[in-house]
Amino acid sequence: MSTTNRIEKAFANGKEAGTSLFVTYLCAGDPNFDTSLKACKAAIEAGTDILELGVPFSDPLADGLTNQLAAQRALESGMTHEGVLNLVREIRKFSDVPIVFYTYYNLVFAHGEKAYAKMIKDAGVDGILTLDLPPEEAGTFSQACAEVDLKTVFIIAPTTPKSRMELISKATTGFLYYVSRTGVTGERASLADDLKERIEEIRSTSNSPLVVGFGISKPEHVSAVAEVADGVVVGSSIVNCLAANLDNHEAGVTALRDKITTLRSGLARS
Ligand SMILES: O=P(O)(O)OC[C@@H](O)[C@@H](O)c1c[nH]c2ccccc12
Repeated sequence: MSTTNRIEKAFANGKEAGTSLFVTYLCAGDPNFDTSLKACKAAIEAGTDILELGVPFSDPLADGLTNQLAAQRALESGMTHEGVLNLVREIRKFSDVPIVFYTYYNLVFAHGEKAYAKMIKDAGVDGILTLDLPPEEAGTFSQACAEVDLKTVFIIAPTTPKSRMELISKATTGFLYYVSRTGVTGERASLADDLKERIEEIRSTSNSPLVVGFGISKPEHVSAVAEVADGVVVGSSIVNCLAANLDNHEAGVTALRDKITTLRSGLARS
């Protein structure tokens, strides 16, 4: 395919500028379609380099309370898979930000792998993390993604042995997502002590861009992660801005914008 995938371009730009990318996670449709669209717009305006959009799902994996409640709000407001695609189509009217779907294999399976990959790519999605699809089982779906230039993202956990890292990195065409802590998503007071060592280990097995997430909730965390990774993912700390303002959605979007601006300041080189 002749056009460069937006994800590839973003990491190339980051590399050239010598900076890590700021990756924002939001649950699509939280707390409802209109506010979610405004939240995405604010996130992009505040400097989001890659937007991770969670497809709300009734039985999430690895999500802490903040993300679980966000998915629940989205589903209760009537968000559907078609609604998530419409959200992407709306974002594409004003932005070229790379978008990565966080989704589950039964949604893929229900549509058929090829049809699903094409459908989301056509809507404007650039990459996909299928949370419950292990790389060992991903062969045919990865092929379907490659055919439409939809990048694949896979997760490496603190418990992943080195032998498995190679397999995971082979299956990855977009970027690797290193989960910096065991347990579930959510704000934390501090980062894992062994982050640097683990990143070095991953780098020794893979050339894929590497982002780090889980528990990052302060500009100091962003700075520390940006030293060693190509991208810094923040979810719960941003999602919580919407959750804390459910009686005033506009205030929630403003809080979210301010939060990203503050966290992103951690990327500045000293
Ligand atoms: O919320 P945190 O701790 O800032 O972490 C990012 C995370 O929310 C996001 O990347 C994510 C949402 N759902 C997931 C499921 C698995 C892995 C990662 C995720």
